[in-house]
Amino acid sequence: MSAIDIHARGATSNRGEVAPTSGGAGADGATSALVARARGLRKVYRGAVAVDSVDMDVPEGAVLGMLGPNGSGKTTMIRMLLGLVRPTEGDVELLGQPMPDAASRALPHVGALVEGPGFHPFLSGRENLLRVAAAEPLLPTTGTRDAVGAALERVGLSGAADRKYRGYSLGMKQRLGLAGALLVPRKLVVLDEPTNGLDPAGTREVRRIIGELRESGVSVLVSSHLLAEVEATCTHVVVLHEGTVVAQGSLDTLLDSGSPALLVSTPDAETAVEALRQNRTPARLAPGGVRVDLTATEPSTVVETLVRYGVAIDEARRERTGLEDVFARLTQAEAAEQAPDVEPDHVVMREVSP
Ligand SMILES: Nc1ncnc2c1ncn2[C@@H]1O[C@H](COP(=O)(O)OP(=O)(O)OP(=O)(O)O)[C@@H](O)[C@H]1O
Repeated sequence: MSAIDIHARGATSNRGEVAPTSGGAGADGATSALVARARGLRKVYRGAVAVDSVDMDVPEGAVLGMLGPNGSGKTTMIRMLLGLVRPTEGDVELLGQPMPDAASRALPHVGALVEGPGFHPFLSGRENLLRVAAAEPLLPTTGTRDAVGAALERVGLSGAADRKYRGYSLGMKQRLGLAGALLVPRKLVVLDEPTNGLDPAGTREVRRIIGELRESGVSVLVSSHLLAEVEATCTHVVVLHEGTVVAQGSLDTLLDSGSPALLVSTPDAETAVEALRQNRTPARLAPGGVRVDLTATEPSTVVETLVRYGVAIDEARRERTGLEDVFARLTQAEAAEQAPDVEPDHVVMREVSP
C-alpha cells in the first residue's frame, strides 16, 4: 500500500511557552507552525497494536480531518495527543508542550470533544456546563454563567439547557460536549466524531461552527469516518488505516494525487486525441472534449501541443475525484501499483505494509 505523506519535518519544540511548535522545512519545502506534532507514535493495548509508527502534524490554522475506518486508531491518536493516554513509544507535542507531562500548560488552550462519559445524568445541560466552566483556568469566576449561556446558544441548545442531561438525545449530548469545547477562546479544538448522532441540520451546524473557528484563526482537528464530511469541512487530511498513516497532506493535494488527468473541453476532440497520440500522450474522447493522462506529461505541455495542432481549447482543468475514491485507493492493498506520482512539491509517497 502506498502512503502519501506531507510533514513539516525537523520542527523544533518550544517548551517554554504555550505556542505553536515552529515547524521546520516540510516535504513541501515550506515552513509552517504546528499546533500539534507526533513522532513515532505507537500504542499497544494488552499486546494488540492500536497505533504504530505514526508521524502527524497539525498545521496552525488548519482544519485537519483524521479519517479512517472503525478501529483504525483515530480515537487512540486523539487520546495520545490530548495526554489522556500515554504512548507506548514516541513523542507528542501539543502547542509546543510535551505531552502528557506538560498537559496542564497546553490543555487550557485546547477545547476537546472526546468520546466517553463526563456529564452528570441528573443535572441539566446548563448545570453540567457550569461545572465544566468552573474548572476552566482561563475563565474568570464572574464570567462562567455568561460563557455557558453563549456556548449553549452557539450549539443551538439554549431551548433545552435546563432539561436533565439523561433525557438528552445522542445529538443533544454531542452538542453539549461541543459547547464544553467552546467555553473559552481556544488555540486548538479537537473533535472526535462530532457529527455522531446528529441529524442533517445538526451536521450542518457543526460544519458552520468548524468554519467559524477556522475563520477566527483557531486550528481544528476533527476525526470522522465520513468522507463527505471531511471533504466539506477540512483543509488538511490524515488517513489512518490499521493504526498507521497511509496519507497526509492538504486536501487539495490529496484529491489531485488521485487523478493525474487533464480534462480539455474542445469542439475539436478527435483532432485533439490524434495530436496527443502522435506526441505519445495517452488521451481519449470524453464528454465535451478529451481526457488526457498526465502520468508522463504536464498540463502546459498538453496545451502547447494542442495549440500547435490548431485545436480550439475552451477550458482545461485537472480531473478531480472525490475523497472517497482516494480513500478507497489508499486503503486497498492492490493500490500500490496504481498509485501515481504526484507533485513532489507537496507529497511524498512511501510504501507501507498492507
Ligand atoms: N482501551 C482500550 N483497550 C484495548 N483496546 C483498545 C482500547 N482502545 C482502543 N483499542 C483498540 O485499538 C484499536 C483502535 O481503536 P480506536 O478506538 O482508536 O479506533 P477508531 O479509529 O477511533 O475507531 P472508531 O471509528 O470505531 O471509533 C481497535 O482495535 C480497538 O479495539
